[in-house]
Formats: sequence, C-alpha cells, structure tokens
Amino acid sequence: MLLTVENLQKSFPSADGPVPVLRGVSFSLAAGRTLALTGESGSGKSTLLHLCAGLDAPDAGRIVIEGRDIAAQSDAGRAAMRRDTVGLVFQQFNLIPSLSVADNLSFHARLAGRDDPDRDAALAERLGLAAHLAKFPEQLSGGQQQRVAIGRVLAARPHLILADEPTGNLDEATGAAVLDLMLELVAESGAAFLMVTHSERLAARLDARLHLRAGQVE
Ligand SMILES: Nc1ncnc2c1ncn2[C@@H]1O[C@H](COP(=O)(O)OP(=O)(O)OP(=O)(O)O)[C@@H](O)[C@H]1O
Repeated sequence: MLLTVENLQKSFPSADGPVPVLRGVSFSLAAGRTLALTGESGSGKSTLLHLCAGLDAPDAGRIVIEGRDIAAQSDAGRAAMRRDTVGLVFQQFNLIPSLSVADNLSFHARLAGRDDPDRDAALAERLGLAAHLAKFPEQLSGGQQQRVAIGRVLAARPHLILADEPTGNLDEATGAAVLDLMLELVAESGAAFLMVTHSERLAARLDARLHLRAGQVE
C-alpha cells in the first residue's frame, strides 16, 4: 500500500476542553488509485488531508507512506517527505505571484531535484499553458491558474497527490474540465490520489470514496 492510515485521532483545543475532530479513522490507498474524501462541513476532511501531508501531527494513530510513518519523523524528516513524496493542490491556487508561469511550473520539481525542462514543456502543452509560460499568475484565468498549480505538483513527480477541493474556486464547467485533465495526468503518472470534495458528482469520477461523519469513516 502506498498510504495506510490506522486509527487516526486528532482533537483541537477549545475553551471547553479538547474537541475530537478525527475519532479513529483508518483506510488505505494503493499506487495508481484515486479516492474521494467526502462528508459534511466540519466532518474532519481537511484535517485528515493535512495530517496525511505531514502539515500537522495526529494525537494517536499511524500514517504510513511508502513504509515510513510520517508521524514518527522529525520536523525535518516530515518536510523532506513532503518535498520528495507528496504533492499538494489546494482550493486557493497558491502560485508565487512574482514568478512566471514557467518558473511556477518547475518550482517544486527544482526543490525536489527532479527538474526536467523537456518534461515541463510537454506538461505545459498538455495543460494548455504553452502559450502562457512567460506570463505571471495574475494574468491568467482561475482555471489556468489551477492548471499551473496542478502542473507544478505533477512536474515534481510525487507518489502521493493530496487535493483539497481543487476545483472549488472554479465554475462548474471549468472545474469538471480541470478535474478530468488532472485525473488523466495523475493516472499517467501512476501516483495515488486523495481528493476532498463536497461534490457527489466529482466524487463519482474517482475509483472509490471515503465518507466521514463526525470524525469517523461511515
Ligand atoms: N487548527 C484548528 N484549531 C481548532 N479547530 C480546528 C482547527 N482545524 C480544524 N478545526 C475544527 O475541526 C473541525 C473539522 O474541520 P475540517 O476543516 O477538518 O472539516 P472539513 O470536513 O474539511 O470541513 P469543510 O468541508 O467545511 O472544509 C471543525 O469543527 C473545525 O472548526
């Protein structure tokens, strides 16, 4: 299994004491498979995604990525796993405004030491960005910006791609087209893909679904 999550627990502090958000979540995801993470607002989807990305640490339980327990790593070890193994796509595109589209595309691959100009050019072509490489993010539409964010992740060739409502800022038609393209490129890359979505329709396009209710898998 590429990703195995076992009995994950996470609470957040509040004035009335700790509030449990994840209450024993377990699942696994194989390489090349896509999984939609659904559930009501507040059910713990983003929290689960952030833990899988090593952006936060669980209170209990295990997150094993390619045989390594991410929670058992030091901060530096977690940062290295994020850089080398995991790719993240958020609802906010999070592009670097001062860098051109071309430099945004290759940014993560460079950090991971996997920069390949020929591959980047082919990826830009597939993403419909070839004519926009010298532009800056603010000169692109939302759909184009999200395609840059997706390309930036794919260019670094992560084995696990985590996406938090990646089409949430796009209109329905643009969102559906961007998701199709993302799924096609993810399938070609062989990565495992975990995506938070509120949309039943988008969730149905992935191989499987994990539905959270009040911090537990339903
Ligand atoms: N850093 C934090 N500190 C305190 N509480 C938090 C924190 N992050 C999340 N929470 C709480 O945890 C619960 C779950 O939040 P989470 O964002 O994981 O839900 P979600 O299912 O992704 O919701 P949505 O669909 O609205 O994005 C919420 O009640 C939220 O207020």
